[in-house]
Amino acid sequence: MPVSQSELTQHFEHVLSLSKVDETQSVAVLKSHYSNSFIVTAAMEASQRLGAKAYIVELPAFNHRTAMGNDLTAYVGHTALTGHPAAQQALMAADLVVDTMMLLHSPEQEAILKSGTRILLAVEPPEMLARMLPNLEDKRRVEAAAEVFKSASTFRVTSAAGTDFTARLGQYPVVTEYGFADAPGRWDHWPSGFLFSWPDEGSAEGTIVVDVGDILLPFKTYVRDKPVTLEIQEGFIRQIHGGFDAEYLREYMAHFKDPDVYALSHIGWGLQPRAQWTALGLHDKNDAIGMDARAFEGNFLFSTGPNTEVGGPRNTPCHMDIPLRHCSIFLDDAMMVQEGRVVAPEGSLSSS
Ligand SMILES: O=c1ccc(O)c[nH]1
Ligand SMILES: [Fe+2]
Repeated sequence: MPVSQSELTQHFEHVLSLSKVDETQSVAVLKSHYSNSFIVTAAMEASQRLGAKAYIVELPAFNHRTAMGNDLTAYVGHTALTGHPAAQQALMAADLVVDTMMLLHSPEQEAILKSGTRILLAVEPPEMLARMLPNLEDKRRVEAAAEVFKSASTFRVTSAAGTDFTARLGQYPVVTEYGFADAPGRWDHWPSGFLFSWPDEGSAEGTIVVDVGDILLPFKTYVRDKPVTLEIQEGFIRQIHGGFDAEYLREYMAHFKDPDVYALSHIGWGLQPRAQWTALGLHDKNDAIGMDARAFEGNFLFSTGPNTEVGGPRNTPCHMDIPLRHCSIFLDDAMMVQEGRVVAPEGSLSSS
């Protein structure tokens, strides 16, 4: 459903206020020609309503000849900011950057965050921003789960479809996403509501079965043909087999001619009750990057490729996000999700 400029601006005022924007702050809205103009206007208006000094940094779009499709998460790491220190300085000068063009998984984003600048990514259509408007309850629940995640040393996932995956934890931090950037150096994404970490290098092992109904991003397809089975050893996908969807995934990843594309990237689970598994099927591919799929409560979200977000060595541009339903997730021996239903910790359960 369409969302009016006035409603969107009010939502931005709510989220920027949660992001600690006030008269002491400066806000840079990062945009390009493909940014949603309603979002750019709402971010600028809301910042000024909150008394902040607002400005726009516009960058020419960045294209790479290997990149296919328009999804902003499909080709990551190299952005319009790569090799552009002047623009990076202009963004680091702000207290908060509202990113409407996607810097995620780029070394430049990490450099901006290290300077203490906060970044809030907002690229989804206004309908999704409105439906998954964040609140302090989201933050409390995600942080309750992160407390347990941070102290765990093993991550295990099983499913009736045949998934049996383990990874050691501890080398990389736990990343929380609850929809607003409220602390110095914090990156967040509106909409979101999930958490993840990365497997210790070389520790991811086992089988992941992407079953019928599970989602392949950025393809924005639900697996419908036969399940896709991934065999994982020492941190990398070694085999991809199944039916058409498996062949498509093999072909797509091979296109990048980069062995790092087969590395496991972030692993975690969804905690957003206002995100829906079905939502992706109601949008055209170019409408959105599909945050409902990444955030729906009780999913097991794993991904492939880069680990630059946590200072890791892999900056490969091919990034798959693959959320699964009906999985059970264990931290050490404690079950967090039981066949797609969040069961622990108590503080992370939603009332819906
Ligand atoms: O919010 C996001 C979006 C994409 C991604 O890969 C991680 N988190
Ligand atoms: Fe991802």
